[in-house]
Amino acid sequence: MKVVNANEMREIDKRAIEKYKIPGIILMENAAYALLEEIERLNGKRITIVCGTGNNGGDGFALARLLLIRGYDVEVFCFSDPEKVKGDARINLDILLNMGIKVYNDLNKLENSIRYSDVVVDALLGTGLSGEVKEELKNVIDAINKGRLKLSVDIPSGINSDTGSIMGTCVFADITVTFECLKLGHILSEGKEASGKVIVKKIGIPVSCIEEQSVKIFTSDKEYPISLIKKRRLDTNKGDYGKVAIIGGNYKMSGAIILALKSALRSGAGLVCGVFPKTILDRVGALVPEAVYFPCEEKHEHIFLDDYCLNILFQKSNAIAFGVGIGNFDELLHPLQYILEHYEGPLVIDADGLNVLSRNKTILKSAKSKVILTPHPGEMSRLTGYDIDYINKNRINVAKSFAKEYNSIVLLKGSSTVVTDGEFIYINRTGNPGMATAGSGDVLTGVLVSLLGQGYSPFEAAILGSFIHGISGDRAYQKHGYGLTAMDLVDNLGFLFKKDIGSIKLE
Ligand SMILES: NC(=O)C1=CN([C@@H]2O[C@H](COP(=O)(O)OP(=O)(O)OC[C@H]3O[C@@H](n4cnc5c(N)ncnc54)[C@H](O)[C@@H]3O)[C@@H](O)[C@H]2O)[C@@H](O)CC1
Ligand SMILES: [K+]
Repeated sequence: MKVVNANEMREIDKRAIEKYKIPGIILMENAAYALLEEIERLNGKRITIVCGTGNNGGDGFALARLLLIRGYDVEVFCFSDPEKVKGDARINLDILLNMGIKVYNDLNKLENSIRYSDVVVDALLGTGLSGEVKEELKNVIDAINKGRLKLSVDIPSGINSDTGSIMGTCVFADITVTFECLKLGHILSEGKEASGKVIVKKIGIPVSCIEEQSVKIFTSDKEYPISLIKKRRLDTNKGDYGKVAIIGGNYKMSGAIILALKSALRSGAGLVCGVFPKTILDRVGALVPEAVYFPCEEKHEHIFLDDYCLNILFQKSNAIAFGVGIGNFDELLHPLQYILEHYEGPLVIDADGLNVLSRNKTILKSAKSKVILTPHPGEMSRLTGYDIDYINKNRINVAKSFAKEYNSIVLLKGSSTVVTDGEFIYINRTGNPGMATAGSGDVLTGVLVSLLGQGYSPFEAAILGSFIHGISGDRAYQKHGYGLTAMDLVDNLGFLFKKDIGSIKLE
């Protein structure tokens, strides 16, 4: 599903209006019907509607009329001078006034109305918000937030449609009904929480208007990226599903490689090889008997990898992951550089692998094949030199420009993981805060290298991997809540890898 910013949505609306000659008032009427349909599902009779002076408010005025005609008990509020309401919104306001409906602008009355209403409709500010919410609307937003059930029109008032940031204050909606396309603000940053359940409705814009907009950002829907999952033939053997190697582990962090190995197996890899220091062989062997091992010497608390043993590994593996629990040592830069310069298969660099890479990121430029990098904001900060706050506020651009400059796939972790190949951007929406737990990233690495081994392209693997990782987290959450652990994620990874994949229903 495509995700647009406010400007792209304006362009799409404009195309429908100017090129296809669809009057804006028809789009507004359709938007009101789309809202009506959702309100009718909620089984409430008393509805408070708070309108602004732009087209978002216009949607609210039109909705008020449709509800009144159907016998709902509706009270309408607008806290700005009605003279400021122009265009299509003005037409809808005038119709209401002509019907003898009062539009109130009294805050006490609003608070009282909300106290007794079943649903509060927030039609105050939409994609036209600019800058911080003005002081005079802050109390109005506070009042809306006291509502029993809050439905935001298009986007919660106060959320920046392009970044998801709260612009001073915002409505925290239970439901947001948006039109034609998801906006970035629904899925990024604070906007994800403020939007509640987001419902995307058609309002009569021809599909070609959206197609003509070259949108480069997309997210999951009911079919995607599940549709990427390959079906298995009945007549197959383990050789068909990849031979993957995971390089990592030291005696202080044996858990990381254990989790990654188990995850690679649970996400379908045919053969999984653990490459780690000999000192942890007994531990890994006891806990992951299904893997094969390539135990190496240990020097100064980390794995010792010479070019000779790496060459052997290259011949045995069709995908490699480097970094889980390996430790951050200068001496590991050489093996990482050697892998980048000589290994022709796809590669995942994660965790301490990224910290090692930060010592000289230019080695990425000599990579023989595509590399997936999976930084969290702290690791991204070490890689780019930007501070974490800047990265969090500019997740898409930071990830995209790094991926472009280093010809790699960047999977920037966080709520709403961003995956990019330097041109297109996938924003992941699965997962939950319970996944902020030790070992969660090691599980993702195992999934990614497993998918690479099974022949998914690096960009597909990163998209599907982040999606599956989140789904496993959501399933683990249902059982363990925020007490979920990384091993619970591993246990839930197999869910989507099924024969009847098409019949799996996700919310
Ligand atoms: N043809 C279209 O363009 C359609 C637009 N639709 C609706 O129109 C909305 C966009 O309409 P507009 O572009 O008129 O913009 P909005 O209605 O989102 O906001 C503009 C209004 O907000 C005020 N405002 C802006 N920043 C503010 C701030 N920081 N503090 C307080 N007030 C502020 C402006 O003075 C103006 O009155 C969409 O979100 C959607 O709900 C729908 O009716 C469908 C069709
Ligand atoms: K709104």
